[in-house]
Amino acid sequence: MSGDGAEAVFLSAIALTDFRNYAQLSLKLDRRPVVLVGENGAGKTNLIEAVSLLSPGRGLRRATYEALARLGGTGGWTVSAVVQGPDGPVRIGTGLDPAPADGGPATRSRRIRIDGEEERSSEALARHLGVLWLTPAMDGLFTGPPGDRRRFLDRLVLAIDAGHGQRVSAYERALAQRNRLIEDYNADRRWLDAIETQIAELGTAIAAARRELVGCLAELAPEADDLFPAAELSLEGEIEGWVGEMSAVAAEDAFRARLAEGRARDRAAGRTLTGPHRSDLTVVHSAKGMPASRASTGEQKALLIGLVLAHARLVARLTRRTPLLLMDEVAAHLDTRRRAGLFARIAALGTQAWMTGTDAALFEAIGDEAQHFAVDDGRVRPLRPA
Ligand SMILES: Nc1ncnc2c1ncn2[C@@H]1O[C@H](COP(=O)(O)OP(=O)(O)OP(=O)(O)O)[C@@H](O)[C@H]1O
Repeated sequence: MSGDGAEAVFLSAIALTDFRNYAQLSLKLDRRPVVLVGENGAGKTNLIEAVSLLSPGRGLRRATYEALARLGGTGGWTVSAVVQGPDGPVRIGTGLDPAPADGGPATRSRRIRIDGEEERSSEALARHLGVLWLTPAMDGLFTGPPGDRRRFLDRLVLAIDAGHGQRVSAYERALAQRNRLIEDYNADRRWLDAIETQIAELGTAIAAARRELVGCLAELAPEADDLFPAAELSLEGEIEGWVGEMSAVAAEDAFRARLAEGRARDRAAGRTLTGPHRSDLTVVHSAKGMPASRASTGEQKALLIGLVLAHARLVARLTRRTPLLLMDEVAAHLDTRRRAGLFARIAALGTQAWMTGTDAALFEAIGDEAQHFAVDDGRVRPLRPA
């Protein structure tokens, strides 16, 4: 059990075929954090990307499923793992079938298997495993475009509400349909009304789920210190504001009315100007009362780590299971004190954190509290006895 009363969930085995630079990999693991050390291009990120695909969505690089297939392979790939948790061992897997010889359809969907049974949706994976991550690509989160922060936020929501991903995709599809319809002066008004009703329903649900997540994170007893300072989050968005002020039904009605009255304006703009697809997440360094976007590079990294650790605690508390935490090249950016602090936080969470780095010395301080592996050209071997 972790400090948050969650049961430990971890991978006891993982196997890959034809995934990125791995022709074949089969790895046995125990419950401890996993350290992957290797040179640039060895396959460290590829391996944690494989782990990230054991959750709903497109994984930590948001790659297309075709791009994951090993060059020179069959065009297909598989990732499977044994999850140990309160339900006992569960074998979960995902993959893409080999490309058909005739070229076949351009986009193929990935398969999901749980204990040998085919599942229709990747949401099923979330019943057994939660996977969170922090990658170098997220370094510019506070200064980058709002779209990146929305995606980050929606990923945080997805970890506690598996239906959120489908909701966001359906909303985006409906928006694209509305944008096409408002351009067409001959479009059927009833059809447009129906699409806007759908947008209002989905958009209000998205805004409410985001608001709830931000509220839950704020309620967590602060565990922040000078190593990983606390971040204050707030949502900037009309619909997110409404769901805080009125009932969901009233917010939905207000959103639908706003869409209907905004048709001419949106036609002129060529896009829908109201809705949670326009919201932003504001992050403030609590102790300094300073917007995260104005913090130093190191401060931003520490804030982001603090945020991801707080989220991991929240997921553990709400799902009663520890999520896996994938941290790509995190240790390299931290000074010795912060690195030790990170390892201590991971130990307190009781999570099987996967950490990568190019230098084994970065992981000296975690010692035998982790299992260490060397990654070299798509091969992985244990670095020290368990
Ligand atoms: N579909 C693919 N087929 C074969 N090789 C691939 C495929 N996709 C990526 N690679 C290769 O996999 C290698 C390892 O990439 P990865 O990102 O895992 O490296 P890394 O160990 O994390 O390195 P770094 O320390 O530089 O981040 C790269 O050389 C990349 O070109």
